[in-house]
Amino acid sequence: MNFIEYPDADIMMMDLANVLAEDLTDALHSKDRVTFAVPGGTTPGPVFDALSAVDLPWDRVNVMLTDERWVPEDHERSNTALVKARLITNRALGARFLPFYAPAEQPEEVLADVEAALLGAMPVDVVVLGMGADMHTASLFPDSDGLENALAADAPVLVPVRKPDLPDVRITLSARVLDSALRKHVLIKGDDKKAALEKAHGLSRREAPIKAVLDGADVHWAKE
Ligand SMILES: O=C1O[C@H](COP(=O)(O)O)[C@@H](O)[C@H](O)[C@H]1O
Repeated sequence: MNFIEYPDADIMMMDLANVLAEDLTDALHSKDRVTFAVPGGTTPGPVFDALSAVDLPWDRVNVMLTDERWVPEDHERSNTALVKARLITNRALGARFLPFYAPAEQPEEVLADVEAALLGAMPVDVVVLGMGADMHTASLFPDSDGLENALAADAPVLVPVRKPDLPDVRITLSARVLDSALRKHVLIKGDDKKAALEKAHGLSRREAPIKAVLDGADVHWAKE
């Protein structure tokens, strides 16, 4: 893991957008289409804004989330809504979005079809991950139902995850898929997340799922 500290979050977001543009450009030199996986949540919006303004051959880029809440796109907690509003817009409008959510009460009802639509977009070339202060990344939550399956060496591409204190069922790329991305970036902000990352080093992947993706990752951090 390579820890990069920035003077402030604005600089971090701009710098990371530039790095991602370079990573995507590099990947596009050797492949017709590349796959870019991005987090939802409250942190990555400014990176999406900056990256969507970059002139890239976006029509050759697949965009998918690292994880999604099992809610339709017009729901306030939809990660898809964030990505469509802030990343797949402006110059990036031509990127192809690969959804994890499909209309069904529970993910298991449609999982096989959703996963089949992703297989041609594997492996992930470039991934950005977030992390919560509880050391979860994507929707790999400590003590969640589904975590064991999501951490397995032979895990499927997508795994449903449930936890009593989460308002929605989650669907997440498995640790195997996230960790095997060619370029990995973790984007975090604040002292609480820095402390959580330090704590994670002494814990197991079950206790601190972020550990499952840290090998070879660049961790981008700003205090505020
Ligand atoms: O639930 C989620 O949380 C993480 C971290 O989100 P943040 O709001 O603390 O930045 C995020 O990376 C993940 O995609 C999201 O679904």
